Amino acid sequence: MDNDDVPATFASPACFMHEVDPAYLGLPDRQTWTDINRWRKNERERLIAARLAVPAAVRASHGEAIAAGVLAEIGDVSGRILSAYWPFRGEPDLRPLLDEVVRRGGRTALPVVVEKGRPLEFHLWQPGEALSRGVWNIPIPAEARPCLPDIVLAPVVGYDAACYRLGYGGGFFDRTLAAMPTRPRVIGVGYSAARLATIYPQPHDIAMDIIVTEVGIVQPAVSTVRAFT
Ligand SMILES: Nc1nc2c(c(=O)[nH]1)N(C=O)[C@@H](CNc1ccc(C(=O)N[C@@H](CCC(=O)O)C(=O)O)cc1)CN2
Ligand SMILES: Nc1ncnc2c1ncn2[C@@H]1O[C@H](COP(=O)(O)OP(=O)(O)OP(=O)(O)O)[C@@H](O)[C@H]1O
Repeated sequence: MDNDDVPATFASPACFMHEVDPAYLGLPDRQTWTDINRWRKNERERLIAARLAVPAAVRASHGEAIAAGVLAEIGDVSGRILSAYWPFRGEPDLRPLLDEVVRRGGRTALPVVVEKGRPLEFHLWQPGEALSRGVWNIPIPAEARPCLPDIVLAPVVGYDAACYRLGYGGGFFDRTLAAMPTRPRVIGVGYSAARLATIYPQPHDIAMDIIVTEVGIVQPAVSTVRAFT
């Protein structure tokens, strides 16, 4: 059938939300976002300083507990790819976990900053293989073998009960998860002291599936359905 002479219609009505006072929608306005970004910057600095002030031996034992928690969560990793990270600024050191994943028949990868403002890439790497220096001098695999991990460990600077993550402010993980063809399982990892009441999630923020700390697992609250009366 030829529909050329049928007047064009939109699939859905045009959205006028941008004309509505943000306060009416319960959304923060521009000034509030500016305040939130300033607050986030302060919180990042406070939380990084606080974890660096914790004795290295305590951080190391927390790292072991977090690694054990992650291993229990991921279950059978054989044939799967787990992306971890090269720790800096007091992040939990989960490098021994990579050995264990390889021992169990899994493959491991590290995140690579290709360019600021662009999604990360994940390159296969396992302990013992050569590294080189990437952007901000972060160690990255010397040989570039890009992959799509099944599980991504995302180190948190801060986190909240809804499993939103505060990182270093580059927006890398959010951009990367938004761009991936299939969403991996995303596990935030950090110290329990990094908990915040809320990170004031912005529209681009993507919640982690769970957060593993040295004291246990944080899961977004399970929603309950109230029966009709
Ligand atoms: N260990 C580890 N590796 C990782 C991450 C991570 O969170 N931890 N990333 C997770 O994303 C990516 C790197 N993300 C980073 C984001 C910002 C800065 C940083 O130093 N930013 C500057 C400000 C830069 C700017 O404003 O342009 C700073 O904080 O001084 C460093 C790493 C990939 N590798
Ligand atoms: N999907 C996206 N598309 C475009 N810009 C994005 C996206 N995600 C985040 N950004 C931008 O990145 C900036 C930093 O975001 P945010 O404060 O959430 O970083 P972060 O999660 O703490 O950082 P990181 O993941 O690098 O550790 C923000 O200005 C945001 O607008």
